Amino acid sequence: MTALSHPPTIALPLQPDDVPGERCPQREVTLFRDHPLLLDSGAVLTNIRVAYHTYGEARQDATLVLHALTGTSAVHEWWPEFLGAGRPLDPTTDYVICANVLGGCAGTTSAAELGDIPVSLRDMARVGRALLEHLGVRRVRVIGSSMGGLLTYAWLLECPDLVERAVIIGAPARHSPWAVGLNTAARSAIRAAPGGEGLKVARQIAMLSYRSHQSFAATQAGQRTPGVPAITSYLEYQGEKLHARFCEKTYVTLTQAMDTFQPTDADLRSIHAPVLAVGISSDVLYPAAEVRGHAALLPRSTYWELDSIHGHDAFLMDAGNLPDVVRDFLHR
Ligand SMILES: CC(=O)SCCNC(=O)CCNC(=O)[C@H](O)C(C)(C)COP(=O)(O)OP(=O)(O)OC[C@H]1O[C@@H](n2cnc3c(N)ncnc32)[C@H](O)[C@@H]1OP(=O)(O)O
Ligand SMILES: N[C@@H](CCO)C(=O)O
Repeated sequence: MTALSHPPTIALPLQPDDVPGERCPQREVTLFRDHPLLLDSGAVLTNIRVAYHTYGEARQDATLVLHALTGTSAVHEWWPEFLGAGRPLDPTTDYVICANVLGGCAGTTSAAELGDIPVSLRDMARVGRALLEHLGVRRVRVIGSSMGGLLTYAWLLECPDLVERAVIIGAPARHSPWAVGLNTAARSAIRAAPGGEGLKVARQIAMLSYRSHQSFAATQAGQRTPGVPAITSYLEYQGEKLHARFCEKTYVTLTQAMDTFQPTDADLRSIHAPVLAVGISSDVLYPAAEVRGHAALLPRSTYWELDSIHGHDAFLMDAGNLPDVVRDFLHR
């Protein structure tokens, strides 16, 4: 019989908890100081830093927002149609929380700090649970879009005792070969050209999956610079923009976390919280039929479809009636 050896605990360096003084401050707290976190990979971590935003007065019940791949906890910057008085995330009546994910590059312990330790979506949910405990929150309504939607499924499976109801926007329960393939090509670009150029190409590949044929026909026909197709300069610009605000190690870590999250149909049938799943009519990354099909496996799901020509990113740029539909479901 072989003896099980315990992996060494990796103590990340402690940093002071930080509460800056701006209007929507990003806060930081160090969790798992005394009790380490066992990751799905078998690695054991202490001193995990979590950077997060809150909106509204602290309460024991809250709404937890889970951000997309390159999003951040600053919901007020990327989802203004959803945050505000009378909107689905209403700080005048609700306590709204959003945390930057483990392995990201926006303040929470980053992929660069983790070295080669992989992170799973369930690990991210476990870190989120610890943050809720720190904030004194006992029940949450969860809303996530894109990667945040996959992460919402992870929360429903990992923390069923905490989740009262959930909204999943533009996300399946698990990645298809198509979605894994797109991420594989993006990671190959990063590995082939480390140091930034690969990340720019990864973003170009991803942008083609975030929009649609019709969207680009409407917005990127012709040329902006003589002799250069508009779509070419557009993709190059989007690559530069991501390079300026993101980190290639995080891109690899988070896309791997998404690709390896593969709950079974039986897992999905075990989810008992009410769920609103939202498909996007022109989404080529996560086709609406796939979003609908996975949601149909949940015992208590409702499906709604956002009609937009703008593809996957429509939840960020062409939300239509979605805020009303989400508000009615979250606060039913
Ligand atoms: C507001 C923030 O800070 S968001 C930061 C955090 N991000 C998130 O949380 C979510 C992820 N965000 C995203 O994926 C994106 O920001 C989206 C989907 C919300 C919107 O993307 P955007 O790049 O702002 O919009 P869009 O695709 O229309 O591109 C517009 C930009 O491309 C430029 N552009 C448009 N067409 C072309 C072209 N043919 N050639 C060159 N540049 C072009 C525009 O001038 C504009 O430039 P700007 O960003 O400097 O103003
Ligand atoms: N465009 C969004 C959604 C991607 O899933 C992002 O960059 O995070």
